[in-house]
Amino acid sequence: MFRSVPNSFPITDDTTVQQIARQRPGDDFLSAKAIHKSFGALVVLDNVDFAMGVGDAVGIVGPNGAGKTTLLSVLAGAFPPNSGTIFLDGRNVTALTAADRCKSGLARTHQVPKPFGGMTVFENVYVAAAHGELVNRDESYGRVIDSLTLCGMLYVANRQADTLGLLDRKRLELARALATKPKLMLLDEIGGGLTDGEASELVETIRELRRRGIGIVWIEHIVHILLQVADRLICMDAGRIIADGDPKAVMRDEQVVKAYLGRSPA
Ligand SMILES: Nc1ncnc2c1ncn2[C@@H]1O[C@H](COP(=O)(O)OP(=O)(O)OP(=O)(O)O)[C@@H](O)[C@H]1O
Repeated sequence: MFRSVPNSFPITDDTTVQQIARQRPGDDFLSAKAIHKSFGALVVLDNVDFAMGVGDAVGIVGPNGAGKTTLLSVLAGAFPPNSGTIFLDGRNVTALTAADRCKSGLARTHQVPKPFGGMTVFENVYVAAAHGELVNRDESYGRVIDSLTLCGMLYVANRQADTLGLLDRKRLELARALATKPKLMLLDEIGGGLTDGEASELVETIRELRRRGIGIVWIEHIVHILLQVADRLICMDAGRIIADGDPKAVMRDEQVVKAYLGRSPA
């Protein structure tokens, strides 16, 4: 059983964003403790702690190279951390593969969509449905239809994936992740490369995911789009979380303005 986690926290002048994050109550659906990740001599994640409740919507921002995608990859199980522990739904999953974590309700989309190009949209989503939580064929089929409908892709279900434009490729990423019946989706720059109008369409889909109770962790450079969904914002810089809390407060945070926006606060 999970306790719900409040969506926002009051900010007072003398309370820092970091302090608010430490006060966050509730049981965690996903938590990572003391995560360290290096590529050779390059330290990319430096003692990162992260936790969220089921149904939360967490945005992640930060300058290029801050370690955002690496954090998502470590959470998803794409590769292991050098040290640290990851818990999913109360279970230590640090040594589990991405496929096993997916079966426990954790799905991930990639910055650059990677569909099976020679397969149709339907087939791509079916493969995902069949590889998520164990299901029979009829249920997988139903999930594919539901995912394609929600992501506005039913009309291109029989198109070969490598003929799709960027927006449809992004939608297909979402549909494939959704078909695994996730409790939590990790989205990596799903709005990247899209026009504002196209990104807004995706926002509507992501909002529907939230209405279904699916938790969201979303890395995005298009901040105003992200803020339409996120009720908590994290800013990373140089492998560390430098601010975590109410989105508006995080965007005003002195360290964030300096690191992410490249100037001192007004
Ligand atoms: N597989 C890898 N091997 C070596 N270095 C890597 C690898 N993956 C990432 N890096 C390096 O780790 C650092 C952090 O990369 P990461 O992609 O996590 O940053 P990011 O915050 O997501 O950046 P962006 O916003 O540009 O996507 C960068 O310096 C990157 O070059």
